[in-house]
Amino acid sequence: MTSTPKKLRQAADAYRAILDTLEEWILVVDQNARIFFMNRPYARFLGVNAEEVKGKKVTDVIENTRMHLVIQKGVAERLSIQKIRDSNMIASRYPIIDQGTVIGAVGIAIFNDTYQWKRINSHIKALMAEQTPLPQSQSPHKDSSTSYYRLTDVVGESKAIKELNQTITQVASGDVTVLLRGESGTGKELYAHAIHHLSERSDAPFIKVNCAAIPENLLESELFGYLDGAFTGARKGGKAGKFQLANKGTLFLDEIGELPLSMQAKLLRALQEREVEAIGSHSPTPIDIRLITATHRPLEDLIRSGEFREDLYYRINVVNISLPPLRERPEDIAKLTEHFLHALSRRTGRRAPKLTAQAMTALLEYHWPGNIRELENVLEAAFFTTQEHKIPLSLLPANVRQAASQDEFSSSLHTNSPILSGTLKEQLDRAEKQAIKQALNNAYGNRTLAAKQLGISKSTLYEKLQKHEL
Ligand SMILES: Nc1ncnc2c1ncn2[C@@H]1O[C@H](COP(=O)(O)OP(=O)(O)OP(=O)(O)O)[C@@H](O)[C@H]1O
Repeated sequence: MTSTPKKLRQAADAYRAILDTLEEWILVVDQNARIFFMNRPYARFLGVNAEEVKGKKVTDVIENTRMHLVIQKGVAERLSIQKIRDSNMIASRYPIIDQGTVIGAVGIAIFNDTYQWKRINSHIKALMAEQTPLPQSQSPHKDSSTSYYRLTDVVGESKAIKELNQTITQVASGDVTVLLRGESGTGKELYAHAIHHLSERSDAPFIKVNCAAIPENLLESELFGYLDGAFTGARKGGKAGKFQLANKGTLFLDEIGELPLSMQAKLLRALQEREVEAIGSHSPTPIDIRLITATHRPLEDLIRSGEFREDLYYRINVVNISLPPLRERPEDIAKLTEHFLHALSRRTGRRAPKLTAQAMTALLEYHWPGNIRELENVLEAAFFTTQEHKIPLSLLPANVRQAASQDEFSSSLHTNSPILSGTLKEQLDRAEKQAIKQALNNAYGNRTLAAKQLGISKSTLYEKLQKHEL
């Protein structure tokens, strides 16, 4: 025996090992449509032995196969759906042609089921958004029927945000109903947009309704619309409701906890029946929407106090995602600050300022009850009140400064405090700085008042603010 068969066997083994490593299912048949090769992942899924099926007719082993047809016709079929063991796989099949003759066919299942296809679709969209961010002029374009935020607009590198982004990408496809929970300003709306953008519905409308902002007597017509002449004062020609506007797309009900009980019953009916009835109409219209809701109030408490229906709660609480408050991820504050200051710079054409070390410390120590929106507002106010390229502590609101000074003060009570150490001049300097900060806090940032309280002139106060970088 020469060594060739051994070499061939080794080569065949190597190829088999490679093909068995792939997650995609691979099948090769000969010109008689008998199985020549099946990789192990495919065999595992079918519950057969890859070696034992060799030589069997493909039609006897695989339901709904089209491999024999590809051999007959000699034409490739790309990305077609094949139902197999209750899964819809997406497969491509190619004839193997040798010198003009079909000698077999190779099939590859690109996606093993439609769910996998949808998940990969969301994943690819997220990757593409990273590669091709919206031009600044377009981001965000606040049109009422499109989603203007993407996952790439989320700033933050904390573990909590990374995990959250992963969850969002996973749930985006597949139409699952999502309930976003989190304190005010934590980004619930931003994430609702991101889910829509990553879903298969991204080309259809994204419609937002703030349940807290619409008076109770208008809610029904806002949500379900009305027909011409449905009531006195109704607009001629009628009006489409948000449900109808969101058809084929996503309906985002913000502040769902604020929905009055009477509307909760109607909403539940619409969700259960998958149809809505405009006011004045007697024939319901079918609707096809993906529902995302958000709340900053614990719905469980509202159920206990009789303000929220338990059956509606179960209907909307399919996947529940909690957004972490900003104080639990202070490591994101610096990045968010930089992001907002750059956004302001782009908006105004002015160079983005930086914060002094004290101002940054105050941002890090503050508790942010209004979360990211509050941070955004604080920075915007500071940005527009100075032309300097450094934002000092004194330009931050009193409550934010207070957090920093309280912290500094409490730490000064400890024995190894820097305030009570060093030369007399250094200690006096620090005490002076502390007194000025306190006076500014008491005067809510008003420098004239603070100077008066300290018994010094305004110009002396300015000198000292500069000296202490406040
Ligand atoms: N991770 C983030 N990165 C960048 N910007 C963010 C982030 N999270 C929120 N924002 C911004 O903060 C502001 C508030 O976010 P959003 O409106 O989504 O919060 P919310 O939880 O829906 O608030 P509310 O409950 O008050 O409606 C928006 O301007 C949004 O763009």
